[in-house]
Amino acid sequence: MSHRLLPDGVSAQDVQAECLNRMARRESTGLRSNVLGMLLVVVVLGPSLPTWLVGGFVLLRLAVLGFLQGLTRRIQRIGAAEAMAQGLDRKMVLGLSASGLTWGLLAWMLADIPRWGLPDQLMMMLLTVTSAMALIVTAHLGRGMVAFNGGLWSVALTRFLSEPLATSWPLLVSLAVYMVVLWLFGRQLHAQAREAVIADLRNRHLAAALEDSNAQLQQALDQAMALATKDPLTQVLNRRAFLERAHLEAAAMQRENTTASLLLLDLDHFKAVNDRHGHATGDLVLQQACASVKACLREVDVLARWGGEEFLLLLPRTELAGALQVAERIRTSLERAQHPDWPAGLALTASIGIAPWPAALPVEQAISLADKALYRAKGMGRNRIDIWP
Ligand SMILES: Nc1nc2c(ncn2[C@@H]2O[C@H](COP(=O)(O)OP(=O)(O)OP(=O)(O)O)[C@@H](O)[C@H]2O)c(=O)[nH]1
Repeated sequence: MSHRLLPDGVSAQDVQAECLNRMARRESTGLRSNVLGMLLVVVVLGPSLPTWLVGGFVLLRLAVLGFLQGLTRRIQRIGAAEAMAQGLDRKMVLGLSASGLTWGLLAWMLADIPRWGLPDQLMMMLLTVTSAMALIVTAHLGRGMVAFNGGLWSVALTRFLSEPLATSWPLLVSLAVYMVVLWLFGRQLHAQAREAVIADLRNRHLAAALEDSNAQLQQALDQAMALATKDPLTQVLNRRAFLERAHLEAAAMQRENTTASLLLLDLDHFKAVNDRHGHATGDLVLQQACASVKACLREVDVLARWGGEEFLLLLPRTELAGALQVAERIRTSLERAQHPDWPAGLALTASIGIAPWPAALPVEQAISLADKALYRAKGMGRNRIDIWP
């Protein structure tokens, strides 16, 4: 089984660790039934066997149980992979073999109660039931299965071999046959348990890979969306996104029966900035000028880069008087703008054209009116505001 090819993303160590993990989980849930079983032993065997024998057995069983419980808690606390690295799986096998041995001893004690008769048959019955149940509990740990059954049946073997062969041979033969059946059944159970673990690990791996590729896809989608809607230099909306937004705004304006204003802003003599200080500085100035403009706006206002050094602003629910105030705020803020990383002597001003935008007017026409106002502002000497008409 262990030589079978494992699916992608699942290593043999992962499988072993998960098997140990499940074995530990199963073992830890058996505590209550084990304690109940011991109580039963005390009640049933107490009156028939010497107290020291019953007491000794209970102590022995408690010691084995304590060992196994401590071990499973530790495995669950530090994780199965670390537990394997610390060799706790070998200790688990050891504990299981001790546990099998105690069950074997119990069977021997039961068989020796004189008034119950049928000594060996009773013993065999208890052993077969115990070993079959143990296979189910230890199905994930192949060596654990062998260890438990080894401990369990070694007691029976010792007993039968100590009797004359002439009387014990039928039991020895049936024991040998049962061992073979047990072996085959155990192998099958172990293979099934391991298959289930591999399938779970593969699913876990696939789910993680899927989550990963989903995250990558989402990231690519976000990037594509940003590329499609934002100007890469200033990170404000591009032309296309502005027009889309303006059409949405027009619908809202119609519903609410309000008017907006459009501002077209153009930095003055920007060519000179590039020529004097270089294109890289020009880019930096553009970014910072854009940030200064943005700082003068409300959340609901829309800012877009309309061309090289030209920006378009949409102020929803704003009449011309309000638009003029905003434009003046922007103009003075740019005029006063000084950034530590700008070269000395760099002065920045902007001209702004304003046009009213009633809902009934197509946005393209309102933009062209703002453009006309801007043209007039430029013509009148720049660093000023003009309102259309
Ligand atoms: N650094 C940089 N410069 C840009 C960018 N886009 C446009 N420009 C420059 O902006 C300048 C615009 O120059 P013009 O259209 O002549 O206008 P201007 O010099 O600003 O003069 P007026 O608008 O008439 O005041 C050109 O030199 C463009 O190269 C950009 O993304 N980065």
